[in-house]
Amino acid sequence: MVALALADVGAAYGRMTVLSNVSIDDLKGGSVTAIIGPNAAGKSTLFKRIACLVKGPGLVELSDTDRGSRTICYMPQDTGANAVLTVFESILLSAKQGSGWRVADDELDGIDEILKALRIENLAFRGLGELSGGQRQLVSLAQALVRKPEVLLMDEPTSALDLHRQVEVLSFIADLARRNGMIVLIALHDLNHALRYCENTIVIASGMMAASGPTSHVITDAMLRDIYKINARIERCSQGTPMVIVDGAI
Ligand SMILES: Nc1ncnc2c1ncn2[C@@H]1O[C@H](COP(=O)(O)OP(=O)(O)OP(=O)(O)O)[C@@H](O)[C@H]1O
Repeated sequence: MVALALADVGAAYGRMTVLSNVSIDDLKGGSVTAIIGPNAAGKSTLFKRIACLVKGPGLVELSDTDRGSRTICYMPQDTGANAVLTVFESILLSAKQGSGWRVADDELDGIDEILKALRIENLAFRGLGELSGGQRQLVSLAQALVRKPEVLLMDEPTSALDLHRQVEVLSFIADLARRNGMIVLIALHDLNHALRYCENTIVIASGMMAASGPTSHVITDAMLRDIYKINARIERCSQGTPMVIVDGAI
């Protein structure tokens, strides 16, 4: 099963260092980890560094992978819409990235399955340019999943989705990770989603790793005060799920 470890990873844009000394012990296939932290902390940059889209010091180590670095798929926060392509074509193009152009029947079936699983099969032949923000985000998720990555880096994948879709997509991804032995890292601003769907959480603040570990140990009143500058409590709801109750900004 694939495993991912980071050793003293950093990243820079030109001469400006925006991320330093991020170290993570083996993340194992089947695990879902939240990456949280304030705006501009370096969460997207960490993903780009893991996906080799920006340079920096340190080591990103993948072990027991079937496909080497090609197994890492980064789903960015902003997805540019190429208005010329239909939804189906864009997903097919993503599936064929880095491989030959011959399309097998089972690949077409795979696209159908993903469209159905995300309940967007009705969009298959719509142009990307005609979609709503939420629809575009679901298509971008389909483009990532069709590549069957062993490591999936998702940058705020539910930011444009309604509440029903957020819950549906995050449950689906968590389930898929477990079934397929995929490592999933999700950058999230909604900490209740981290508490509900992610067994581990990493906090990035001012370009450094401020905390990491089991989500319930990391998302605490003290962390919310120190990192997010809010007074808040973690309380269990009547069904036992921990939730962030915000009292106000400090
Ligand atoms: N292409 C770039 N060139 C120069 N600086 C950049 C670039 N992309 C990001 N930065 C800077 O790097 C820092 C970290 O940005 P990053 O996008 O990683 O933050 P983030 O934690 O994902 O933020 P958010 O929660 O707001 O999405 C910020 O100061 C940002 O301005």
